[in-house]
Amino acid sequence: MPSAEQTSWVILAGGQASRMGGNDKGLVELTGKAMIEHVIGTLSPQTSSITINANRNQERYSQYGSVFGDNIQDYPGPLGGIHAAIHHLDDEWIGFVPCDCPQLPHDLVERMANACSEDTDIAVAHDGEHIQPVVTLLHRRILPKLEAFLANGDRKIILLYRQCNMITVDFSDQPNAFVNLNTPEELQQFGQTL
Ligand SMILES: Nc1nc2c(ncn2[C@@H]2O[C@H](COP(=O)(O)OP(=O)(O)OP(=O)(O)O)[C@@H](O)[C@H]2O)c(=O)[nH]1
Ligand SMILES: [Mg+2]
Repeated sequence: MPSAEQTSWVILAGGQASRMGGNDKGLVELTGKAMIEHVIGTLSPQTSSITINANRNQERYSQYGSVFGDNIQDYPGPLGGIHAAIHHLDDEWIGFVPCDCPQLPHDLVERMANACSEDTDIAVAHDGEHIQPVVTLLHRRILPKLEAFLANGDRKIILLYRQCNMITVDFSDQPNAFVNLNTPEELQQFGQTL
């Protein structure tokens, strides 16, 4: 099982946010706070090791923690952030959450870590209906497979996961924890429920 000392968590904020009109999703405001602050608020009581993956507005993100960008250009998708994280961090295990999920589980880190055994490559959250491929805890040993996958021009995260020893972690008791705000309308509607 991954220990806290061997694990870092990364907030993925490196996407293009085209559905949000190109506004950096981690920095758009939800109830007067940047969206990433909601994510940090949930994650920081659970782990002392949080870094931020962002490709734009790195200076603004740096007020929330240490920031690193992708090393593959042209926005290859979340795998670009995962790839950069494995290169940037030396932890054995690295967890990921997206910057646009403002009410993640308060027991995410513990439940993801408890689910992993020595031979797990990737643990992925499951909300009872769908897997949540960017809410994941993975072992850095996937790097060669990830690099071969990207070099082949593949981008679809779940296809890589299927090549690895993947487990799913059941969060069906908290299906709303994975609410994902991709558009200004979703942001506004969700804000009204808070
Ligand atoms: N580092 C990195 N992260 C990405 C990339 N594309 C998406 N992500 C992250 O992956 C998570 C899920 O991304 P989406 O919400 O599907 O995509 P997005 O690019 O942010 O937004 P859209 O352009 O509207 O699809 C978010 O946390 C994004 O920040 C990328 O090319 N590089
Ligand atoms: Mg999204």
